[in-house]
Amino acid sequence: MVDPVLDIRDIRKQFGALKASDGISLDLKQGEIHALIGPNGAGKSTLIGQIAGRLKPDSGSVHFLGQDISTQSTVQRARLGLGRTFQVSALAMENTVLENVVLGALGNRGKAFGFFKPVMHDKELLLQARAALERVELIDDEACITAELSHGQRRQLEVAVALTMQPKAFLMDEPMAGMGADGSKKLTKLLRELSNDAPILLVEHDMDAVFALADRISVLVYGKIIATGSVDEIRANPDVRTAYLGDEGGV
Ligand SMILES: Nc1ncnc2c1ncn2[C@@H]1O[C@H](COP(=O)(O)OP(=O)(O)OP(=O)(O)O)[C@@H](O)[C@H]1O
Repeated sequence: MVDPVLDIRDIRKQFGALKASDGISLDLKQGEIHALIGPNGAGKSTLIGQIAGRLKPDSGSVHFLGQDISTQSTVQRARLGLGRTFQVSALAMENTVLENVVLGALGNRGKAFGFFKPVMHDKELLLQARAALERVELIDDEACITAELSHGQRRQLEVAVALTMQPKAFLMDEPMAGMGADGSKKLTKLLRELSNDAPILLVEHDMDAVFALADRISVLVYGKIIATGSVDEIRANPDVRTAYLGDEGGV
């Protein structure tokens, strides 16, 4: 087992004069949820984009399971087991829940759609898809059209799709966004369970979720990590309180 699973070293990315990533180093260890927090515009999405391969850093490297993946494409990274989730738009809204998971699993295998063997009759794919739906508690809704799911259920479905890729690490960009209190609670529980399968790098604005879930928190401000530590350490850190959490004693 390689630890850290993900190792980001001195990532730099500038947009014109703006240093969106100003020498960021962080890692993700087996079994943990590492939350990345910071004010709007701090550079969180830019960093996730560079880890996932959607954006090319100006310099620095990304190592995944001991391998330098800095020059690999998003698809190559996903195939190695870097699971990016909560791209709700990636779901096919007119398809059923089960079809979405089967298509996800199929995409991961890198197979073309079979003309003569309809994929929805592929026993192995169906087994894999149903196991994933079971995990996210959507198995009773497998025949539902995705467009009819609630926002929270779509998030669960995204997780199921990600699970079929057998990820070795998850990148999650604001999973709690748009969720009500009940949905957040359910998703929090699910993410905790998922972290046993693969560690999670979690970008999240919902501080209740972050404090409930994170084993470690890194705080990003103006493209730089100003602190990394446990929930208690981050809550007590005076720089973090001033720069981000607001020093009002209520954190
Ligand atoms: N393609 C781009 N071109 C120019 N500037 C960009 C580009 N992408 C991001 N930026 C700028 O880089 C900075 C970091 O943006 P980013 O979206 O990474 O922040 P963030 O921490 O994810 O913010 P939020 O919490 O609001 O999602 C911002 O000032 C943003 O305006």
